[in-house]
Amino acid sequence: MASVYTYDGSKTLAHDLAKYIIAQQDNALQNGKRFNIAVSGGSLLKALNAGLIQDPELKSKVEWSHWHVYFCDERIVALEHEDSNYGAFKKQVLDPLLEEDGALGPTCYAINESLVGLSENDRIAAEYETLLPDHFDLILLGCGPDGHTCSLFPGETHEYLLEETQKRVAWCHSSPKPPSDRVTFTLPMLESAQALAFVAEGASKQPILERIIEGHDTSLPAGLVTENYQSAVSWFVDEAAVKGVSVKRETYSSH
Ligand SMILES: O=C1O[C@H](COP(=O)(O)O)[C@@H](O)[C@H](O)[C@H]1O
Repeated sequence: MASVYTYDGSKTLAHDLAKYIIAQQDNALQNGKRFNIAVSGGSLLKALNAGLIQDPELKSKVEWSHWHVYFCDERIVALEHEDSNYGAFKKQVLDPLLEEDGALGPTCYAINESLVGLSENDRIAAEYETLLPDHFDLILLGCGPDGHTCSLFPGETHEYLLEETQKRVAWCHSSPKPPSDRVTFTLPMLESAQALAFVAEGASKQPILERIIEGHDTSLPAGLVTENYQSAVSWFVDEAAVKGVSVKRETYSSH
């Protein structure tokens, strides 16, 4: 069963999320020299900034120079574009790290920007796949109010993404949330992860979390991932996102 950790506010959530990430990092570095992590875009990145960059107790425990950072999904736009997930990660994590004295940053793997705008979207996905490790130590996920995760969207139009069994990265076209063209991890990539953690905050996520956490709704991509990978999955949510949802209230620290 997936674990659901619930918090009163963003700060405590970000703190425990960072503790959880550092535990996965330490675990990976006990067995090797690198920590393979994939991150999503969206609201997750603020929590990473608060927990890994700003938190005075935890920031020194992050071994950035051993981190290899990949993107669970990416919008097919220039990396400097305001919609780029890499760009958003740079703003919330890489740029603030540059301000730290002597800090060595992570190694990041972005899409091949030179192919953006050339109708080479399948190639962008295929090239990105060649960069990926065999497995991830941790994949950090978001969940849209429609139940999408990565750029795996619910509904018939995007079923081809959930049905993909060979490609680990695929081109998502006609995304219902702009921009329209994206690349995304598929289920074969997600299933290789040692651990997967979702972050969802705010009342706008409540109806979908009710369907996922209480209703075990596998028609929603985030629900499917939760049900498929069970004990490898953790959810970090705030009270507003699970108001009225029948779920045992626990925190990661108390686990
Ligand atoms: O479009 C996207 O949305 C999801 C969810 O974002 P959120 O802001 O609602 O948390 C995100 O996980 C994904 O990476 C992004 O491309």
